[in-house]
Amino acid sequence: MTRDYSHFLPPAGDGDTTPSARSGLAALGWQPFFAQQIGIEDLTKTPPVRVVEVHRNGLHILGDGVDQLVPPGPAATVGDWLLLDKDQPTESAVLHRKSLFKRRAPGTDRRLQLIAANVDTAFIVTSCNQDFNLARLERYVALAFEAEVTPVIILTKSDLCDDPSSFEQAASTLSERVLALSINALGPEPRTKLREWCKPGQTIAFLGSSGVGKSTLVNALMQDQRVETAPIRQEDGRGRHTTTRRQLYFLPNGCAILDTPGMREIQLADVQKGIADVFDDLAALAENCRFNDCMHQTEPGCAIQLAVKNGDIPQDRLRRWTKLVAEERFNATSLVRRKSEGKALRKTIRALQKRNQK
Ligand SMILES: Nc1nc2c(ncn2[C@@H]2O[C@H](COP(=O)(O)OP(=O)(O)OP(=O)(O)O)[C@@H](O)[C@H]2O)c(=O)[nH]1
Ligand SMILES: [Zn+2]
Repeated sequence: MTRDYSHFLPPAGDGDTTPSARSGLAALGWQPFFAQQIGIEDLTKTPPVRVVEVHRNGLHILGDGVDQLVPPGPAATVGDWLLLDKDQPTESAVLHRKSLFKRRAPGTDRRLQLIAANVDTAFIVTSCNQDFNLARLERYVALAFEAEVTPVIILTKSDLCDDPSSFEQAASTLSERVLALSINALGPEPRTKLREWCKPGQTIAFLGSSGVGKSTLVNALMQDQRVETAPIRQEDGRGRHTTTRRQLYFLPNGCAILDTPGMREIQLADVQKGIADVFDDLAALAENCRFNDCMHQTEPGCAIQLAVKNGDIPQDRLRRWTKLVAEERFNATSLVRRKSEGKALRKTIRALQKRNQK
């Protein structure tokens, strides 16, 4: 069966336009979604600018003829669009976001931290080797769905593997809505295989464990310019690796890459919707369970257990779902409750897993 992947791709745009032919804003990732939020007069009075870097002492913004630092004030993160208030920059309004990665701060108050805004595509990177782990991929995909970002699974090191298609196949069982493709990140493949998502005006991000090839992919996309040649640098002139934590930089063709280590630390807090999206087949089945509060364990009339029994749903998949849901609930609870629930949760997960294994 040939799958139709066209709906995975971003809308066809002016992909062949060279950066120089695009207006300053378009080259920064300005899209109709943002344009429709403002009036013509706003464009001159409060010009749109994009946050390309978050510093301790403010936000580095770029716009049409704008390149400056806004002191801390706007509740914004890298990737955000602001309407720049020239007189009082700290009062600049933040435009509604197309997407947002966020996480709960570690520590006692567990505040919500904004990680990255307005990413169009999240490349979830793993390799055709022992790094491949469906449960981990599911987490990343749930995070992307929650953030309203399109996930694409990239399986690197296809050149070191006898049968990359088996990895592709395994990854595509994860969700009907996610495309998985294997790639040799060292060769020319990144530029051809990822082209659809890396068009000018698009913003992409890479997620995945250490060593899976994220930097290699970025460098392949950068062509001759290394990552270090990113146009935005701090005054001390050192490269991004030593000085910055969250940064948006641009491929030669004008596609923006959002690079933030914070993404790797995102936990599964507040991602009910994302999990439901990854497991939408199970959620749909659950509608047919006899009891509204069915836990899909031993209840009579459980549609999910029936599907597992009939071989329609792999037992493993049900187990991963149960675990993710439990973990998400756990992360979403307050710290005070967390402490007492920690033990109980581990017990519950163990009990559920045991039962599911039967
Ligand atoms: N043969 C082969 N090697 C690869 C491929 N992708 C990455 N590598 C190698 O794997 C190693 C790790 O790649 P990186 O790009 O540094 O991995 P990363 O995900 O950026 O790792 P962190 O920076 O630690 O997060 C490097 O030695 C790469 O050359 C691939 O597709 N094929
Ligand atoms: Zn059930």
